[in-house]
Amino acid sequence: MSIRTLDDLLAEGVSGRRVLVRADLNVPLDKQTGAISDDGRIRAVLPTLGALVEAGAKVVVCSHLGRPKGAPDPQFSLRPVAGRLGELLGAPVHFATDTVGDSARSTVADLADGQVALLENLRFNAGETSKDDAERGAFADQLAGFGDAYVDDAFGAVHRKHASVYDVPARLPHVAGRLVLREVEVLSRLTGEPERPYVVVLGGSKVSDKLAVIEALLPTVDRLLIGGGMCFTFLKAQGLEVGTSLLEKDMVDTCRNLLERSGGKIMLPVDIVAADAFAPDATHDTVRVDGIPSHRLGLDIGPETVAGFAAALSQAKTVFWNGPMGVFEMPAFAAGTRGVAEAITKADAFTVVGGGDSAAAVRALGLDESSFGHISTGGGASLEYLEGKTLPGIAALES
Ligand SMILES: Nc1ncnc2c1ncn2[C@@H]1O[C@H](COP(=O)(O)OP(=O)(O)O)[C@@H](O)[C@H]1O
Ligand SMILES: O=C(OP(=O)(O)O)[C@H](O)COP(=O)(O)O
Repeated sequence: MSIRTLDDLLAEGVSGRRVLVRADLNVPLDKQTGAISDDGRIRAVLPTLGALVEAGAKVVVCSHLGRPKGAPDPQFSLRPVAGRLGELLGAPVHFATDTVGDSARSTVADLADGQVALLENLRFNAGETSKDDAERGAFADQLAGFGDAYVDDAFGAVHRKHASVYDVPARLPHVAGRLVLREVEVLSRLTGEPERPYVVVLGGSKVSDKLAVIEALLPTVDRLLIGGGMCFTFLKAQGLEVGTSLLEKDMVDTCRNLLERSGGKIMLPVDIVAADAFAPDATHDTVRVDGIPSHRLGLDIGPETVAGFAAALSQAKTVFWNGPMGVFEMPAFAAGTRGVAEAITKADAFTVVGGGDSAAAVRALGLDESSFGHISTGGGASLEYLEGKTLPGIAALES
């Protein structure tokens, strides 16, 4: 990989230069209060931002948060993130209330050397995620106008062909930040010859994103343990009823096909915690997978499943885990994620956790982060990297 790095840029000297940094500050927010519930992704970019501040750059940070639909949406404002970033950096972060408008222009123009600005959510602009090259390009032109150089430190978004990730580096001298480099370095250990057995654990809620990944990973892995929201599409493919659980109907046939071709590598839950509502205080019971009541939804894997997954993990020499096993944010449905996470920490293996929510789960459950080999900030990004796909954000840095 011939990618220029932050150190190359620092060696050229950045004092007084405007450096546009794409970060992934897509942090989980508390559904009730809107407060940041885990600041891991903000902390993860501090090494890059700190180095630029110290070198006297005018640092312009941009990021997405959530999935707003190309227009401003207050619930996805990055303002709280600017506050937290300022606390962690120990200096105020100047917040622009738009991304490329008047506020952004004046905020960037007023920056002194060594100061940091954060632009409002990139996805408040349709150009950021547009499939139309010209529309994305026009937005990228505006963004690129805020920098003399570009640093990509948004590992969690390198799999997105979005303006800030893919098109801006074509317009500015570009380098990889410290986080992107470290992530690629660690994950490349899993794409070469991973020590076997190699066990991958998948869960979470971004079902269709991850089903595609399973296809690519099947030949490489020894076991694939599936829990979380995605297991119900597989259970349905086995002919079971899943009540009102998360279900990707269009993917049932794909799952059936995957199961048929998996050579027994795929392990699915045998029991499920089924609740009468998606709520912390919902009435719930553990049921067998062939007994999920029609009016209930599965919000966690059951204890027998945890025991089976733990047994498979105890044999592993390499483990990659993406996606919580249940709705761990609600204590009643956190046991599956906790059980699997603890089993991973006990395995005598090189262990990697990937994904914003999976990393947040590790911290929320009070698990010792140092008992994992690596905690990646990107879920989809790390999965696509493991698939061996060319990631748009990485390709853009190489060119
Ligand atoms: N059975 C389930 N039903 C609905 N949502 C679930 C279920 N299991 C897990 N989740 C949710 O999945 C979310 C994380 O999914 P995802 O974004 O795919 O993970 P990551 O960010 O680690 O890649 C969590 O907020 C969790 O509550
Ligand atoms: O949270 C993210 O991905 P992840 O949930 O796969 O870790 C990244 O910020 C990318 O967000 P996106 O999946 O809305 O493009």
